[in-house]
Amino acid sequence: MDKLVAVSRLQGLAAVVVLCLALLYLARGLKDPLRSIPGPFWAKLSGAWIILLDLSGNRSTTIHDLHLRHGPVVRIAPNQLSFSSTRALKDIYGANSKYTKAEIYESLGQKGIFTTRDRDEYRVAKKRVVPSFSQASIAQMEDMIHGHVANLVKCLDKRLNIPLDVLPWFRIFALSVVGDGFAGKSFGGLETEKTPQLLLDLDAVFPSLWVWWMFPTTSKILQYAPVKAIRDFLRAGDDFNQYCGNAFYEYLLHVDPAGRHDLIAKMLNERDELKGKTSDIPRALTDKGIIDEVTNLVFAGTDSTGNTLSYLFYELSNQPKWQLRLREELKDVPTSHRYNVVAELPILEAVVQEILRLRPAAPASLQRITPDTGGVIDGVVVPPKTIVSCQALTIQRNPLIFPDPDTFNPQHWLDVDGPEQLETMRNHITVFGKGARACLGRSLATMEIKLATAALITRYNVEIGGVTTHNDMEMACHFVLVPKGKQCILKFTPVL
Ligand code: HEM
Repeated sequence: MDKLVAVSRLQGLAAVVVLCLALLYLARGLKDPLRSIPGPFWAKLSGAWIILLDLSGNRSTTIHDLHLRHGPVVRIAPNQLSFSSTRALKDIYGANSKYTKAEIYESLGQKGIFTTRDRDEYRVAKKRVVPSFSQASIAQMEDMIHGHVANLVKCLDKRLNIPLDVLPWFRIFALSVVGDGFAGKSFGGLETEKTPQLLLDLDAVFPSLWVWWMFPTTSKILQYAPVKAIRDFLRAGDDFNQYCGNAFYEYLLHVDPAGRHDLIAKMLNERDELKGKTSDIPRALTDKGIIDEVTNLVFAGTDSTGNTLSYLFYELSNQPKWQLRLREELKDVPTSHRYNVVAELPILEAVVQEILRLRPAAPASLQRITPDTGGVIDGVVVPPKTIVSCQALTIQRNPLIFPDPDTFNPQHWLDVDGPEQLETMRNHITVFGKGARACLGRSLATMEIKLATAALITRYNVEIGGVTTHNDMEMACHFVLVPKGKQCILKFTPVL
């Protein structure tokens, strides 16, 4: 009898607790300024929903489905909104926007141009880094890129007519370019035909940064955990930084920066000039500051370009007619493939634009924080400190702008009805971001992709090389777009 009374008391207590929680939720909901924005129930309730999506790699595709279902604004966490209109793009990322990069960027690697959030600090960093991305500087990299393309061709020539995982080869190619361009060395993978350790470690950097991103405080504590595997995992970002540090010290030993124009030489020269005038050298110009900047650039320019090339050749394998059209276009182009000629080829341009549209290397929400005064985005009143974003995956698949938006169809870019339509289409391309914080490496990446594509497609036919390839190439999003199967098995055969 006593037991029965105790059980029913417990049940009563539980009912009261549930009722209180429900009332609390209701009261909070009534005060919630974002309550009218559609979104999944769990996203309104807790941030755990979006964290789980992030960890699973399904963030972008799920948010895309939500926009298809609910329209141009959806709620993806208690304080996070995703928008999908070009009006919202302008409001959040446009000139003079007051929305700054969200806190999450500080977890995305060492302090540098990509991760800096503070406006004043960023202005100084940008002034220093931007000249390395000027048209003149990029043009100076052309011969270096041709050299790496030639090395890539040598590697592929030895692997013709067999199923080949092209993902590591395109990643090594991209790494070689940014390594040579910004770290003072290519890291050598194409010459040795072996994946450099740095690239193997980069595989761990993404999941590791992700955990730092999601659980910064826990990660700070766990990086000193007694379990080596946990320590190694959490320090993957630092290890990556260390490779760039080694490259920097090799540069100091072997290269005379005088008269050179690369970023390290420029930063060293700036430091030397300051040394004569002040003892107060800014952090960005210390050895650590320079290494961190180089790390940011190598990180930003490797998987983005490498994975885009893998998706490009995958899509060309699915649609051999575009290989034929490219080859036809390239047949009258001198085999030196100088960029001033290659850059202007319309079919190649259409193929590259289309892959960047359909398989954006950075498909995910580019998160910004709403200023203290709050804001209005695409007509929606947004409270201060709300995290807001647009994602390329959704904006670039707008069916009103790109008919049959989920299909690789370079014709989208060839059937343009005048400059107005082209401008509308370009306004819907956000693969390189928009506004003041848009990608600095855009021209470099485009040059790499075009030169590599021109060289390979004139030499090889490419076809699907494995039974799992289509499944492997499903999209996972870990800030950068990654094939779910972590491989891209194709087959290259010589063009006869
Ligand atoms: C297909 C290749 C690439 C894509 C799709 C891409 C995409 C992007 C995107 C979307 C952003 C903006 C991130 C944001 O607003 O949160 C960005 C920033 C950046 N990217 Fe790229 N990127 C590519 C290649 C490169 C390359 C080759 C470099 C050269 C090192 C590079 C350097 C940078 C830098 C420095 C930033 C930071 C700009 C700033 O905050 O001012 N990217 N990139």
